[in-house]
Parts: sequence; structure tokens; C-alpha cells
Amino acid sequence: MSDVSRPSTADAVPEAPAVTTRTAVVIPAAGRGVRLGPGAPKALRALNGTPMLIHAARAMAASRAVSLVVVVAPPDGAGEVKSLLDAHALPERTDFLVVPGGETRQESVKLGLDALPSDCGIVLVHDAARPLVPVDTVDAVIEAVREGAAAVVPALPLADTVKEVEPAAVPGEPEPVVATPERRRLRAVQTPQGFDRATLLRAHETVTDDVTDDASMVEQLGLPVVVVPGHEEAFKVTRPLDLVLAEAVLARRRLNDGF
Ligand SMILES: Nc1ccn([C@@H]2O[C@H](COP(=O)(O)OP(=O)(O)OP(=O)(O)O)[C@@H](O)[C@H]2O)c(=O)n1
Ligand SMILES: C[C@](O)(CO)[C@H](O)COP(=O)(O)O
Repeated sequence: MSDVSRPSTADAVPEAPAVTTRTAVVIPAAGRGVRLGPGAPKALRALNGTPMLIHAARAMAASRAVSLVVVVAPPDGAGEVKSLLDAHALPERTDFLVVPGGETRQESVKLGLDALPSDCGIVLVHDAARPLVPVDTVDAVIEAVREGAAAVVPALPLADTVKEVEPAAVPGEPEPVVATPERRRLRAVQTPQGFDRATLLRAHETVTDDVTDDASMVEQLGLPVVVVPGHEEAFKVTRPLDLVLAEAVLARRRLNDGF
């Protein structure tokens, strides 16, 4: 007897077109965390009992669009990072790789990019030091790249007035102010930063200056970079007070989630 509820070949629902471009995230996690003070490498330090880089990897894997996470581990810590990721499961849809990092953030990101399979057409770069970025921010960055932007950064307006100074030759000496940029035109930039893969690879192959983020390398190629709204909870854990804030955010989330 035939199963009448099964659609015939003629009226079968067409399959969704095969997705040929996967989205991968490179998580540079190889820094020491000097500004955080003595202790383990920053990405391995715990926030409410869970290593920071696990929070960051979960934040990326929370996006259904992300199918691969490449963690760039402290140079001598790749084995430990792999064990941590094995022990703290990511969703089944998300693969992960671990590679050892380099001397600078830029080198670490490049080592992560070198490990990407060729079918990843969209690449995000996300600091392990920004463990609490909400999934809506991750999705907004991916969406903007899918819609055609070559480089996308999440960012927030500034609360402080910013001065450009002539840096003191001797630390602690008063520094002359050179200029006060118009604050309403300034943004504090976060991660994940999202890229069309070919653009990001070209930037990393071409730009040799020291830079503090990946988007500025794309700017140096003369290509446009666009901003989408960032989020207060995507702050970077840099100094000891940031650990207190991060644990407070996690405590608030637990309360809101009702456990
Ligand atoms: N050689 C490096 C240096 C930094 N990072 C990563 O880049 C991100 C942003 O860097 P930052 O917050 O400055 O981390 P650290 O370099 O560890 O901090 P510090 O400058 O205080 O030592 C972090 O996730 C960090 O692990 C990296 O992968 N490889
Ligand atoms: C990439 C970044 O998080 C954007 O704000 C930031 O520039 C990293 O700076 P760091 O000094 O390497 O933490």
C-alpha cells in the first residue's frame, strides 16, 4: 500500500539551493593578557568557572549561520585548548579546529586564516577577550556581509570626549593635547568583525603595518568598511575591573534566564 501522505515526485517540495559558502569564525586567543595582571593566558582564565575562550566560542556558535570555529591558541597551549573544546560541547552543527598562535594578534589571526577550508566564503574574526557578545550582534555582522559588504564592524558611540595627544617621552609626564576630534563622528569598534574571505586574505597578505584590528587592514587596501550597531556586553576583558563586570553580566543573564 502506498503512503498517500508522502508527496509524489511531481509535487515534491523543491530542496533549498545548496549553500556553497560557509561562515567561519577565527578566534584569536593566543594573547598573554598582560593588562589583566599575573596568571594564566587571558583566554584560559575562568569567568564564573568557565574559561573565557569557551564563552567566546559558544557566543559565536550560538549563531546558526556559523559552521566552523577556528581557535588560535597560545603557542604552547593548543593541546590544552583542544581538550577544553572537547569537554565543553559546541552545538552539533559547529565544527572546530585549534591552531597555535603567534607573537602578535595580527600574526595569530593570519595563522587562523591559513587553517580555513576553501568553502568558507565569509569569515568573522572575534577576540576571545570579548566573551559575552550577544548572538544578535554576530548575526547582524554576518547579514551585512551576506548583503554585499566586504568588511563589517560592530561599534558603539563614545561616552567620553577623546583627545589626540603628543605621547610623553617619559611615562607619567603631562602630554600636550593636539586635537579634539568631533565625538559624534567617532565609534568604539568591537568584534566580531566580518569579511568577505578573499578581501580579508588579501588584506593580511598585503598590509605589514602594525594595526589593532582587521578592518583597518581592509581600509588600507582602499576598500570600504561599514559599521553596524555594537553592544555594551561585547566589551573587551582587558583590565581586572572588566572581569568583575563580565561576571556581573553573567549573573544577570542567569537571573533573567530563571536559574
Ligand atoms: N599574540 C597574540 C596577542 C593577542 N591575541 C588575541 O587577540 C585578542 C585581543 O587582544 P588583547 O585583548 O589585547 O589580548 P592580550 O594581547 O592577551 O592582552 P594584553 O595586551 O593585555 O597582553 C585576545 O583575544 C588575544 O588572545 C592573540 O591571539 N595573539
Ligand atoms: C580588535 C579590537 O578588539 C577592536 O576594538 C581591538 O583593537 C583589539 O585591541 P587589543 O589591544 O589587541 O586588545
